[in-house]
Amino acid sequence: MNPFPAIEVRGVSFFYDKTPVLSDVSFSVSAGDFLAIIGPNGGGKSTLMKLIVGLLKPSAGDIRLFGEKVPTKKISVGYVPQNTNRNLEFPITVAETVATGLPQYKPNPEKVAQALETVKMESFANRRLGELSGGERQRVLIARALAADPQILFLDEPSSNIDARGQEDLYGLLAKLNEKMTIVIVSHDLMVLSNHVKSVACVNREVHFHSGAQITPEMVQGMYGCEVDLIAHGIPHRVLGRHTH
Ligand SMILES: Nc1ncnc2c1ncn2[C@@H]1O[C@H](COP(=O)(O)OP(=O)(O)OP(=O)(O)O)[C@@H](O)[C@H]1O
Repeated sequence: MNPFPAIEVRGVSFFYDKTPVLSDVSFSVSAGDFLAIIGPNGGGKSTLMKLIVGLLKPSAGDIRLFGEKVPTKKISVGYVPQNTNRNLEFPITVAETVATGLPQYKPNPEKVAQALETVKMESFANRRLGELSGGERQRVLIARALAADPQILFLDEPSSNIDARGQEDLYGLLAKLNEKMTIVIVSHDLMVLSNHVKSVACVNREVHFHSGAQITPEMVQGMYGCEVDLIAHGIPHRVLGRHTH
């Protein structure tokens, strides 16, 4: 077993041009964790995720995945980006979409079929991606990320455009995947998240990491500057805080 944390972020700062987005961020995530990155619009959540997967380079500091400095080819990472509604006119099938996630694009129809089966989309293999609903497309994009056998799966706002039932299905799928891999998810969906995740990182220029966390009113207040009514759905319902204004 790898003795290193799945993710280690040390003293990371990031600027877009001269605009500071993240300042001196440090935290680590254990293997097998299910981390939610939450925070207000523009707080730096997507930027943090792009830094961790190696799509952006920190202005300062150091990021490691299982002890390997990012970007690294030694650790297999799955990334499901935000905004998956682009290029829907492009005539690509579901199976072809998933195949683009295979390592070095080496053809592997069994792996594609297996990934589609995992997300329960095998019967859609020959359909065009553009014909699918938002929730179905989201599953295909998760299958695409799974085709690389990732050790860590990153998802940026996977439940936007998905109805309540679809969200429950999605989180059920992620819980199952979490038995085998570390999961990191960016979401605004505090209520759904609080039933599923194991730790929470609140991002608003700085990052506050809470291990084994429930999403508490204090965390939300510290992050958004106002208290909100948080109700964690599921059984039993948990009322986590009250609005004061
Ligand atoms: N490519 C870019 N060039 C310049 N500034 C950017 C770029 N991408 C994001 N930003 C800025 O960086 C800040 C953080 O953006 P980021 O997308 O990380 O926030 P976020 O927390 O994911 O927001 P949201 O919840 O709205 O998706 C924002 O102020 C945004 O305008």
